[in-house]
Amino acid sequence: MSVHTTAKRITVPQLRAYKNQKKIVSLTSYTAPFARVLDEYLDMILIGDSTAMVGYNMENTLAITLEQMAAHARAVVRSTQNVCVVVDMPFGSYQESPEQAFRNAAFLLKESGADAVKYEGGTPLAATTRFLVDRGIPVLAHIGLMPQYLNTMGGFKAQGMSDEAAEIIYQDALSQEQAGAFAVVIEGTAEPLARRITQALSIPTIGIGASPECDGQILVAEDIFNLTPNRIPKFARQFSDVQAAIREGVAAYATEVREGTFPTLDHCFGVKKK
Ligand SMILES: Nc1nc(=O)c2c([nH]1)NC[C@@H]1CN(c3ccc(C(=O)N[C@@H](CCC(=O)O)C(=O)O)cc3)CN21
Ligand SMILES: CC(C)C(=O)C(=O)O
Ligand SMILES: [Mg+2]
Repeated sequence: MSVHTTAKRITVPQLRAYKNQKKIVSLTSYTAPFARVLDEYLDMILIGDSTAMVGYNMENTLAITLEQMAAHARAVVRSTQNVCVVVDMPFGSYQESPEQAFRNAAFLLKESGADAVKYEGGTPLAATTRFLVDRGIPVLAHIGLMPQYLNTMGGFKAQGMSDEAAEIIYQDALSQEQAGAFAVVIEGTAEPLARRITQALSIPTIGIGASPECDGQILVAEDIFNLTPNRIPKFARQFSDVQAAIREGVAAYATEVREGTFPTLDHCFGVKKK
């Protein structure tokens, strides 16, 4: 059953006001069929650059383009009416300068109608966040495990495990809040660190492999439906088996076509009724 009573999209300021009030429930979605269903249950949908891996079977997230992200975001916006829609900025589309980030964020929002952008980076990207927010583009920050930095981080590894590393990530969170981010995604960090950040910030934290104490949670939708091409991360859990449902349907279809029991004349045109 839908948690939404009226069909009015949750705004960025409304999401921000969830802090200490209610949990932000969020998943990724890249296409219309998923987005249409998820829209009835969630507060926020992210068009994640993880679609590179989950939707295109790429090795990592680096190669997905701005145009691809815009097209996926447009499909999700067209298919939803309740959720706040946030779109990931792909690798190389924002790191160069605040001006580059603004130009590409504006492109994404204009092409798609999404509500906000997200990108990976803490203190080094704080000036970019201030630049965008001052010019009308809401920013969801993303700190901790940042998949676009895998070549400098040496892979998808949990972050903030030492006191020194934790302190840097804690500062990343404060910097992004100070710069005007409306919320911050904390991915793949030591749990006590995510808890401490959540307590320190006045904006919501949205955890993925972070802490149950975060103000919200996000996962890759395919991971919870058993539709991921590869192994799901430790922090995900399978909540239903959509792959099994698809197998059942496709097996039945294949059998009936091979046996000639589908289609029947009921599915054909120009057949004289008896
Ligand atoms: N299907 C999918 N789900 C995700 O959550 C996801 C993606 N893909 N692709 C983009 C990023 C990459 N993410 C990942 C992917 C793998 C691990 C992983 O395997 N982590 C190890 C522990 C790493 C360590 O600390 O050594 C694990 O056991 O889960 C973590 C985050 C999260 N994002
Ligand atoms: C998992 C979330 C936080 C993400 O950035 C993505 O899916 O790309
Ligand atoms: Mg992402």
